[in-house]
Amino acid sequence: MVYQILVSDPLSEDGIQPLRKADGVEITIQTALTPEQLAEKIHEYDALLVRSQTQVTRDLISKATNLKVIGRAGVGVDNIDLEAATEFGVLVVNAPDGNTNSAAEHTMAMIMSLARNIPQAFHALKHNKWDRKSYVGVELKNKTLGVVGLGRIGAEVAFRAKGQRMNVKAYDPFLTEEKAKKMGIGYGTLEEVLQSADFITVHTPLLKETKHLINQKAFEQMKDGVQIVNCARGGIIDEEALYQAIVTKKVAGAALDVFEEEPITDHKLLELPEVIATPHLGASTKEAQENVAIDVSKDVVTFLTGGLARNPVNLPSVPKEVMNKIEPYFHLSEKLGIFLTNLTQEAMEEVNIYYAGDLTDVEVSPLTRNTVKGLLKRHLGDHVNDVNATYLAEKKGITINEHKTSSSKGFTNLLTVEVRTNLGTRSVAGTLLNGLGARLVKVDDYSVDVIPEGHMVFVRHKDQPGAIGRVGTLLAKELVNIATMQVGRSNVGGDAIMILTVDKHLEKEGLEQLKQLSDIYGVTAIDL
Ligand SMILES: NC(=O)c1ccc[n+]([C@@H]2O[C@H](COP(=O)([O-])OP(=O)(O)OC[C@H]3O[C@@H](n4cnc5c(N)ncnc54)[C@H](O)[C@@H]3O)[C@@H](O)[C@H]2O)c1
Ligand SMILES: O=C(O)[C@H](O)COP(=O)(O)O
Repeated sequence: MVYQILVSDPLSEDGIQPLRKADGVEITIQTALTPEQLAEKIHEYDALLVRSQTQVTRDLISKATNLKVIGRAGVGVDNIDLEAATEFGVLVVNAPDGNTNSAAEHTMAMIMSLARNIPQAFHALKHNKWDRKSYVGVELKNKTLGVVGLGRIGAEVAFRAKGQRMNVKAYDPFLTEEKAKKMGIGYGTLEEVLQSADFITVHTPLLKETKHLINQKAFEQMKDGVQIVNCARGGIIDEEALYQAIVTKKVAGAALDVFEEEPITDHKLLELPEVIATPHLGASTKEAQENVAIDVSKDVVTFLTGGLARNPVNLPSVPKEVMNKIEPYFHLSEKLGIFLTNLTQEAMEEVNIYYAGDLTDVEVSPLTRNTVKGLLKRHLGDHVNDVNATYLAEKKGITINEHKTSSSKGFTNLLTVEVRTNLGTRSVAGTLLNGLGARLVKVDDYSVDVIPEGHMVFVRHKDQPGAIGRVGTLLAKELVNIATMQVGRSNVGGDAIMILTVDKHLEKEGLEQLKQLSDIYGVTAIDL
């Protein structure tokens, strides 16, 4: 299998070497496609690599019938419809660390340029004007820098601003007073930061909650003559409110690397002498571009070849040590899901997954997703994967509950999956036996010992002499060879089950004949 990868934005050639060197992948670089051209050819690709230009819309994703992963060589994923990607089972990975340094340096360059009017003075000089009076600046020393969003870049900017002897005061919903103290910076609410800063720099992602975070009301709270920097995302600052704040002299200057609409060349903010700007250059350094392209290329290849991506955006990331512990259970968890879905004829309302023994002290959400994938696959096919399994279940109104329990019934580890429908509850449990692999150990209330593999026939019957023989004879007549058989009963003469593993899939006709045998209540063919 050769995976086809399309690179639709300019990526560092050195950075995509992991892709070039990987076996089984073929890269196409086409960075000048129109949205229509991209939509036309996207079905040919297994992976798409982008920066911030390519708009990965729901419409595009819906046409990407072979797409498995979208790699964003950078941080911001606001150009990718994450909900659509999740719904269509497409993993999104990004490169969150590779451009932090460059973005922080660019922010500092903007702050310094603002303080000393460097772009304006340079522009005048280029136009033959030796003007020293108009460009008197301010020092950064002892000024307060308000940092809104103290993540990777915000924290690097804070660190550098301290080097300029600025006082830093930050607001971030995850920032505590203690953490701020450790970093040697001040801590405040958004309002307090806005009220006390001489320079304000924003470093949040663009989200519903951060759209126009810096709006007219926010400008009103600021000091007169404040200077504003946005090297994060256009839209965090309300551009119209910023324009008004500058023309009314509330804001003395603004440095913008990003805009609500990009690319943009004729914007009324750009006409103001107080505004300096760059065309989204925060991450545009040789180093950052190489870093992000390497990170995202590695993740895309790892994921395509069955590994676990380091920087998933629409899946929680799982630390390697945790993954090492839970990886052996993946096979079992999916098989339990597939087995149980075959026993469940009615619509699932609730799924309870119980983890016991060794599984109680590790993060198990990847196993939960894998089990749910197994449960949904029978009706939704291969379209279900680890990315969209729980999303699709929720969309179908199925509640998924994860439980850790001390009741491991004597097994060192036990995974029990229970499905509730309007007719009652069905359940199946499995364990991983040291050196022997996975086993089904319980189906409903019956204890069994079955390898969850291959073709199976599950029979519910009355515990009567001859019932087992009649099933065996009929299967022999259908030329279906029985490999193993497990029986269980509630009490003598009561309800009983048989789980047969057989050498080939039992066809519908044979299944119907089995159902007609006396003392048989139900028969299900299960292919694991
Ligand atoms: N100009 C560029 O070329 C360039 C380069 C890299 C990153 N970026 C952008 O910079 C931004 C920050 O990137 P990062 O890597 O530091 O991200 P990050 O996720 O490390 O940090 C973002 C921080 O914002 C905080 N936050 C979220 N909502 C907030 C709110 N309402 N108020 C205050 N803080 C809030 C989060 O808690 C988090 O700590 C992103 O928008 C990213 O896309 C731009
Ligand atoms: O979010 C980011 O990583 C930056 O905005 C960089 O965007 P770019 O890859 O288009 O330069």
